[in-house]
Amino acid sequence: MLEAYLKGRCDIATPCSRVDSVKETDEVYDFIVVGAGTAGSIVAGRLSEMKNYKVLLLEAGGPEPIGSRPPSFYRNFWSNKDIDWSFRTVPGKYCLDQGDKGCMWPRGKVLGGTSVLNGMMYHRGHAADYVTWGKDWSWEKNLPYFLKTEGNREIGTVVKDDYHSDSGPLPVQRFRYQPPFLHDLLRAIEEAGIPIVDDLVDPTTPEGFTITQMFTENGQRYTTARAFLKPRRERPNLHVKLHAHVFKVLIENNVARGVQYYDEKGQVQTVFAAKEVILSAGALNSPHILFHSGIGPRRMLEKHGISVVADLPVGQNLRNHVGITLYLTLTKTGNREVLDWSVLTEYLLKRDGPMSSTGITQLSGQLYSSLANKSLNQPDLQFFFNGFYAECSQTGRIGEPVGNCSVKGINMSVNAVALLPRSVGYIMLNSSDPLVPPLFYPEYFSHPDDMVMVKDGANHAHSIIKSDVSIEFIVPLNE
Ligand SMILES: Cc1cc2nc3c(=O)[nH]c(=O)nc-3n(C[C@H](O)[C@H](O)[C@H](O)COP(=O)(O)OP(=O)(O)OC[C@H]3O[C@@H](n4cnc5c(N)ncnc54)[C@H](O)[C@@H]3O)c2cc1C
Repeated sequence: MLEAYLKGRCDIATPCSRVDSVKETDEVYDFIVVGAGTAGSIVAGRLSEMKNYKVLLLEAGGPEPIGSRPPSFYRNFWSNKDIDWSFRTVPGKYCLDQGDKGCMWPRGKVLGGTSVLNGMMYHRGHAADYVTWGKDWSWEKNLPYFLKTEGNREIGTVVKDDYHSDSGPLPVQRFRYQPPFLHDLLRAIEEAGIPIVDDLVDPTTPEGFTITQMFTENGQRYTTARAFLKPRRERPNLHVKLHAHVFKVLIENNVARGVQYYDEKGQVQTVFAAKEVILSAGALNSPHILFHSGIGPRRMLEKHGISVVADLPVGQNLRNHVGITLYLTLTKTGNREVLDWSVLTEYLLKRDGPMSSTGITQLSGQLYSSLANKSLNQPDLQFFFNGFYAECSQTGRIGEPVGNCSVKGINMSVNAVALLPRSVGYIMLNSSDPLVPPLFYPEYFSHPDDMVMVKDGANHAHSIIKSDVSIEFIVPLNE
């Protein structure tokens, strides 16, 4: 029903500026970009600026759903197989709150990719994160490109212009609406002795908590597809093909010559690249395509009957931000708005109110664990909060978690996450059928340092929820 209301708003539904899918692809393009996600939308959009290049962008998913525009619905599409690849890891000792199904790893299968269902926070890596990437990928070399993408609306008010730009196509700013409880949380953080800062992107203030700037404009999510493809959708040299599941890069004499994909009818199509094939199918799917192209560990490929083109350790350096979640119940807060007609009306008329934000998730922080090297200015812990979402929950109450609903008050949670995990997992082929997802082995906590970092993170989170300010609102931890 909500979607029907949203469809009637031109700036949300954008009926005249949708990115159309071509019916059939041509035989040859200069560049073929695989995956129209966060990265692929930018790469294809930028390449098409050169009029003499013919660019094809292939995406396994369909168009961006209108319902993904209100920021408060950001979790609503997780596990929806039309939009999310709905990956799960191989079950292990961790993610026990998710039963024996393994850990949930949402990944966008849609134009815009994971920028359609992520938390929208505008983050960059810290300068020190790039040191191990080699000199061509240093933070200084990346900075001009960060600036080229960013359209910051709050330079001079929230952030300084030293590391920000206002001229890029991707709008960046804080949400218009913050639940009043978010300011109570900020007071609790301050009382715990943790700095409150304006800008965690500024490498000179790496530590602290802030109300994060977001990819948002006019109360809506702004995906990279919207920023980089929509304005270029009428260029004759850019073709976008949706529902195109790429399964193989064609390689001849060690050169990528083209790709093969299944179209919407399940037919195999072949398309060639005169210059380059660019794989931007995400950290989990790009290795899978390489496996089926004959690039990966020899033994695994041969086991599945795939001819080996290059014996390489693809999929062998799988790292993920592992963390812990503390669940809490708020008993006293006056913030008990529900997703009701007045909240919807406020959004439809003004693009403001609880639907225009992600509740307390817009608050985030970075701190050092006992293992961090402070002289590098490289915090290794990040903190997120969950709650106060005006979303379609069971009861409509803001802040209701996906799981059981509390009868005592409003549920919220705090996550402490290790940003520089040492545990290394791997991705393995599960079948010779490219439509069968691979197996993900995250190997969480196989390195003992990760447990130290996560425990330090839990202690920081505890210091916030034990503050006098918090105790006013929060009853003790759920079992
Ligand atoms: C729940 C969640 C919350 C997050 N929150 C934030 C945040 O607040 N801020 C932030 O900066 N980052 C956040 N991230 C991380 C960020 O979203 C990702 O790092 C980023 O989107 C990855 O971009 P990508 O282009 O590599 O992959 P994706 O954006 O996932 O794009 C890959 C694209 O390739 C397509 N594709 C895959 N396989 C094929 C195939 N075989 N054929 C054709 N197409 C294919 C996919 O459908 C998808 O569209 C979050 C991530 C998650 C999962």
